[in-house]
Amino acid sequence: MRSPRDFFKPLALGAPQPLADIPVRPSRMIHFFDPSNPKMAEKAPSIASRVDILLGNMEDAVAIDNKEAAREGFIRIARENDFGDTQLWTRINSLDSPWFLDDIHRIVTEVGDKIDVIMLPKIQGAWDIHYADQLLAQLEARAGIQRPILLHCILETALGVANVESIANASPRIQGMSLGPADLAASRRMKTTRIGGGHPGYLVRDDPDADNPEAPRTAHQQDLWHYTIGRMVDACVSVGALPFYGPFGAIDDPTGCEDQFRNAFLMGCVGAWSLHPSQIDIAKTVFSPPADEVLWAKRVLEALPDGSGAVMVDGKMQDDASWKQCKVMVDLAKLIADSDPALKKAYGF
Ligand SMILES: CCC(=O)SCCNC(=O)CCNC(=O)[C@H](O)C(C)(C)COP(=O)(O)OP(=O)(O)OC[C@H]1O[C@@H](n2cnc3c(N)ncnc32)[C@H](O)[C@@H]1OP(=O)(O)O
Ligand SMILES: O=CC(=O)O
Ligand SMILES: [Mg+2]
Repeated sequence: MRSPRDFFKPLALGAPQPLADIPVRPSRMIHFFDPSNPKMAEKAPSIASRVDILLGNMEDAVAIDNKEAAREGFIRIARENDFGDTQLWTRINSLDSPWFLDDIHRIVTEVGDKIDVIMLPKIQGAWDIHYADQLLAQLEARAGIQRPILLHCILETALGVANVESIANASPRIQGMSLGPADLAASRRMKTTRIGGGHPGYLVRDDPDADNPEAPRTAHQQDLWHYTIGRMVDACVSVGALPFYGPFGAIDDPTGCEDQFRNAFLMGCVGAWSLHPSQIDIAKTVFSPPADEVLWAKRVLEALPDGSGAVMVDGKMQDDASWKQCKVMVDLAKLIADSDPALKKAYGF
């Protein structure tokens, strides 16, 4: 393990100083597009104006024959556009793929000053991060980049989940993680064929009625992803990084998508991936705190001005701990209100 004294020192001469704190910016959706697809590439600037994070994807969902076109397309889009407050990310190919080295080298040296975060797929353990961390420092130094590029890991292998805490602690570059339910299901040999979401077979059924054993019994579908999201949230938050839910593949099921996103939001995730323009507003709705909850949280903060003691608000006891919960809600609302006038009004700021 690296000495704690060295943790925030650059890993290459001339590389920028690592950040002590991960920047917290509106991050309700990471919108994926394929830069090798001319229609999607053309829409990038208009989509950027609707999303918190725009991500040019090079990995899965980009056909092998289009890998180089995706890389070139992304570099061109990054060079030609200034997306203002919208973060620009890329998901490069995995460390063991034939494209990784060119992806990271070309992107960092040619448009490294335009991107905020590189998403790394199929991260298995801290050793993957140590490799990418050092390589990035060398490339940043070569390109004269002033601001460190951050890393976002996809949690999508059984080994990655087993090592989630050490991955989170591996580098000050760790900006956050996303759950990758599709690759994770395959890696774990789960018997599902869906991308995220629930499964009608994963359920708990009420006991039989003792007086009427033949009566129909209600079954309750369970959340397949609860355990992994819980581990990911704790691993991320314990190092000041941000957890995200990943993809929901049923574009034709906005209700299921909203439910999956909301479970993640309630458990502590800050955002989710949007794969199709129709999922952008779902993420925006779910990951912006509801106005009634924000108004309530503001009342609790007002009732305990210094955040200590115990009082009743509308029949409910409030103390230091519920004050902190309310502060989380109000701080998020303020962050989002800064860039959303309609929500600013609804939140009463
Ligand atoms: C599961 C594991 C993972 O790794 S998930 C992450 C990787 N997957 C992706 O990035 C998928 C990204 N999305 C897509 O490729 C497409 O949305 C898919 C799902 C194939 C659907 O495309 P398509 O059949 O064209 O949809 P559509 O006809 O409803 O599209 C309407 C117009 O919108 C466009 N569009 C579509 N998706 C995006 C997008 N992600 N970003 C920007 N624009 C998008 C389409 O090109 C289409 O445009 P137009 O109206 O024809 O001009
Ligand atoms: O990359 C995402 C996944 O679900 O796999
Ligand atoms: Mg994946």
